[in-house]
Amino acid sequence: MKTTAPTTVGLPLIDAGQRVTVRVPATSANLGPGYDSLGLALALHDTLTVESLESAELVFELSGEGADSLPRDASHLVVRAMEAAFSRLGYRHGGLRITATNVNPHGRGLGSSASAVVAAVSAANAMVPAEGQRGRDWILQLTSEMEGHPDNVAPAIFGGLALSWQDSDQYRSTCATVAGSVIPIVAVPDFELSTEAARALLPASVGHHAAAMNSGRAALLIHALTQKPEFLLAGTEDYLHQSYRAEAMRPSAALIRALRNAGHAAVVSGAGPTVLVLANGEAEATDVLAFIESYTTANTPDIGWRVLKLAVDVEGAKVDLHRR
Ligand SMILES: Nc1ncnc2c1ncn2[C@@H]1O[C@H](COP(=O)(O)OP(=O)(O)O)[C@@H](O)[C@H]1O
Ligand SMILES: N[C@@H](CCOP(=O)(O)O)C(=O)O
Repeated sequence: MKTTAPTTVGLPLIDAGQRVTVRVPATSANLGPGYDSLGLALALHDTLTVESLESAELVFELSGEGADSLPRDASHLVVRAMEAAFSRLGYRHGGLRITATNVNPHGRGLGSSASAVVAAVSAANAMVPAEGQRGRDWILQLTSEMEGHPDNVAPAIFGGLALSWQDSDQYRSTCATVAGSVIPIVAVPDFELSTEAARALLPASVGHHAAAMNSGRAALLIHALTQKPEFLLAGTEDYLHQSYRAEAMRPSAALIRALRNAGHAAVVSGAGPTVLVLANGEAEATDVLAFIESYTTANTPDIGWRVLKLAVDVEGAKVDLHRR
């Protein structure tokens, strides 16, 4: 499908005939107590290819997740993010061909919107002349502003375990190395919950006791993820968001409770409703897969769950540029 692309009159045009491919990981944010600050990149990748056109058109070739429902016009998230990036870099495009192969499920808490904006901003940045291109910290800043929080975009950009924070209006992030025995497993239910709706369920403030308890667990979680995975169950206890959101994802909340009662470090992935389990080693991963299978068969027969044993992505967004 083709529609006419809007233009930003006055800014120099990027060269037509460029083609950029960005491969970007899914991400799981929060990891329990790391609300809006911790995120893990997962080896589940969307691929976006963008070509700059001579003609003022937007051309879409979408496949996989969202192919039947995403808009094919200037309101598409990739186009909006690219236009914001071009404009901040001081350029505009003539027209674009967007080819997206999406694997990351939408509205499930695996950072699909963050992956889309990271891919889009990375592609735009690669298409402007070399002297105008910016580094990954600039991409972090713009994409965090777009998402409103840095915890998904940071691991999508840098890979691995990202620890992010905000200094006034500046977003920052640093990476830690995840212990080799940690295996992320996700159980993705067949219903969606938008991040916006899940954020609206949170209270405006929490008590000092909850904040103090959460600080302790967030500190422990970093130690558990990087050096002492035997503390993952204790380190993934959250006091800031999961209980407030449980009503919007009852089957996920019940599965998390059952997994934790059985000793597994289960949390809400991002804003949900996907369940993330951080297993310590292959033997626990096998137990977790069997537990989820038998629990969901017995307790949530009407819900379809896609269960994936994944790896940590350590590369982050990978950008390839081909100039004509
Ligand atoms: N690859 C994509 N291309 C275009 N839009 C996308 C893409 N991925 C996600 N989106 C948009 O973002 C929405 C999901 O974002 P959000 O509610 O934050 O959930 P998630 O946890 O999946 O990021 C989708 O419904 C869609 O509108
Ligand atoms: N910290 C955010 C994370 C949202 O992640 P998503 O994958 O659900 O978009 C939140 O908890 O709202």
